[in-house]
Amino acid sequence: MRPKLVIGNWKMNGNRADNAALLAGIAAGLGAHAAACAVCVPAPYLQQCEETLAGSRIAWGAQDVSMHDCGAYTGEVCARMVADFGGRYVIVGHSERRAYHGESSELVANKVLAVLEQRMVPIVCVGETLEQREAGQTVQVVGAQLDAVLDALDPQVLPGLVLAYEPVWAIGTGRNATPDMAQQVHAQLRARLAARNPAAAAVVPVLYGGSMKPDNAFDLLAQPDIDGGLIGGAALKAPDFLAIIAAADRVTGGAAGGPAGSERAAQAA
Ligand SMILES: O=C[C@H](O)COP(=O)(O)O
Repeated sequence: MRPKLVIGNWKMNGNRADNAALLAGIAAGLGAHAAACAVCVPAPYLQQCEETLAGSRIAWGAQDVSMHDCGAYTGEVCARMVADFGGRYVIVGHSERRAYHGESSELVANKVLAVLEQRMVPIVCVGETLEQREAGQTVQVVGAQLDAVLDALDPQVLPGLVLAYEPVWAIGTGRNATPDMAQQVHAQLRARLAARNPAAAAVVPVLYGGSMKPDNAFDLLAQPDIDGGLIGGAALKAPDFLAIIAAADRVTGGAAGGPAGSERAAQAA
């Protein structure tokens, strides 16, 4: 069983005072928990994360980056800036970016390249809408979203990815995919990855996101291809986030979590 990874996506929430309380609550409750964890925060709070979390077991990162390196792109944040504040992870291709900002799979692929260039870990999000699921198009939709990224990458770098399956209809709705439904999609994503690089498929964490909460986390995380969670609403309350981490620990029996594949490789080198 792969180590579990639990990542909070704060989305556009927070302020300095609330963040401080939330991070302190997570740090205080983390104790001996073994699953790896991280928070992906709004860019203005990356510095607060670096100041608060450096040296802790909680990693941090961003929710999006520009596909461009730094330069004349007003309003954008480049991967180099996230790295400058010690960010380890960047969420890329979240469905809210795809839906509200018109991000294509090709743009997502270029953002993944930008994140890897800075030696950070992209969390590549894929997921189908309710309409697509009901039309029986789930495999085709998430497969095409993933392939657009895989097509842009040298297979050698694939161990450095994290994937996240986030059915759009489950995000923020309180209606999670059942463990069986999620497991099926996760297995398909892993098989697609294996077709490009079997070694990567063995180590890349495939996270589930979409109304993961303390009361459903264990059953989801117990699935063989669900390696963790990308948590929205429940990541904004320390007790809920910690309860999901604890559920991950119960699944693994407390086996230590760790960094994504590329980082393991770098550390071993
Ligand atoms: O990135 C996180 C997902 O969008 C899940 O959000 P949620 O846990 O609030 O449903």
